[in-house]
Amino acid sequence: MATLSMDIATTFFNFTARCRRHNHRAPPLSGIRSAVIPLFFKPTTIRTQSLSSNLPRTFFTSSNFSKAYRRRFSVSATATTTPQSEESDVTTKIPPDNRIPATIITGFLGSGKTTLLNHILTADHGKRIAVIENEYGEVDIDGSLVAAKSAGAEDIVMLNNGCLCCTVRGDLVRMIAELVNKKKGRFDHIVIETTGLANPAPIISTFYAEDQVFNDVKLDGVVTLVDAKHAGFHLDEVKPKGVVNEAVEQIAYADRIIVNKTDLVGEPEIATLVKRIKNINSMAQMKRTEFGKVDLEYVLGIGGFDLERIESSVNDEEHHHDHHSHDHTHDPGVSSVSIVCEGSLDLEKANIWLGTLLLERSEDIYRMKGLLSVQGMDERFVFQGVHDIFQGSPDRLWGPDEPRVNKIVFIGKNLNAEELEQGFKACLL
Ligand SMILES: Nc1nc2c(ncn2[C@@H]2O[C@H](COP(=O)(O)OP(=O)(O)OP(=O)(O)O)[C@@H](O)[C@H]2O)c(=O)[nH]1
Repeated sequence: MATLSMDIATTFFNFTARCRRHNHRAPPLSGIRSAVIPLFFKPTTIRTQSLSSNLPRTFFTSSNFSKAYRRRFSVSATATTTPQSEESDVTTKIPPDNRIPATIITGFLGSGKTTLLNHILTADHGKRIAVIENEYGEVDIDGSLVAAKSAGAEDIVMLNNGCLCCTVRGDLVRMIAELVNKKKGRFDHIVIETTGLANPAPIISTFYAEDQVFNDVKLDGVVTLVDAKHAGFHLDEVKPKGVVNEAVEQIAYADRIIVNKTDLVGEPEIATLVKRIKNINSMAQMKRTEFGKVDLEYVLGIGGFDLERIESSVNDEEHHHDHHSHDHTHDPGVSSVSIVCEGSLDLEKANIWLGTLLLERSEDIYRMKGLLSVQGMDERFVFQGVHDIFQGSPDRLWGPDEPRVNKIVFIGKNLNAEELEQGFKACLL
């Protein structure tokens, strides 16, 4: 533990020392960015053959995608070599991210995924949608989707020889690549319906780990259907050690939650379920529905992994936070912890704290989002992460009279709210 912190600190100090040697006045914003981010990573993250060294796969801006993409393997090196001039123009206008958005629809068996998908496909939204449907063990396209196909889906492809999160992940990559290669320009959005038993994590990581996907497609959001009648039972299910509870996981990774089948239960049951869901994931927006009838904007165009939209999700969380206490402080299960705190962070301390946290706990930290005030940095620093995948970037300038309030939300397993808050507060100046 001590050695680890030292390593991180040493890397940081080396970087700043180099800045000085190269006659940089204050470290440029971009330098700060380079210094902050690589240190947050666990050096054993998702890697591909294109990585020649031990670098984690990192991302530095969301909207400046092409640029970020070009240099995403070089920035760790940047932190230990001369800062590059390319890095100095982060405040210039950045090109939009034109990759095709993809939405993952998940939810337990029978929760209403296909019903929602049909609703999406038959609604009048003008979007051309390609569908990837993963029906475990089924041979043909879900009967109910055939009508939807004639009604508007650009393409429906089936993955039916296994579960998307396990055996057919390679198939998903190939299928997305094929869609993009053969039909690019003929659809605007990809919707992926997972099996009811899928764990979203490996599917999410596919969007970052596989170049064939990452180059052309961006993850727009995870939509989770929850069966108002049966969810409680599945959430309660105690699994053998080491086996995840899919119902919990599906809620934990969601950007949008749809509590469906509300016609089958009374208000008290729904209220209890909603409370439980918020305790697991306080960041996601939630709606109650019958037969998956939601506005399409609620499920498409979410930007759940976009750094530009971090603010709205942390603010949503804060709103929830006002209404429930940290009674789950020592909850051994999956829960959300949020930290809202005014002040500016000492960059070095923040590096060590977050870097160490991710090195030690990235398996348990399912998702996190944050908006930080860093000492010496005129912009707000926004970040989001899924386990050891991390994206961060300065965004807009702090307003002259704007209170510098830091906001972080963690969703994960065995989170200790007090410990996290103390760790964070110790990084404040
Ligand atoms: N009463 C009621 N039934 C619903 C509602 N939404 C869906 N259903 C029905 O519930 C059943 C399961 O819905 P699906 O959409 O197939 O659920 P799914 O999540 O795709 O199911 P799997 O593919 O088996 O995981 C179907 O018979 C639907 O018509 C609802 O809000 N209320």
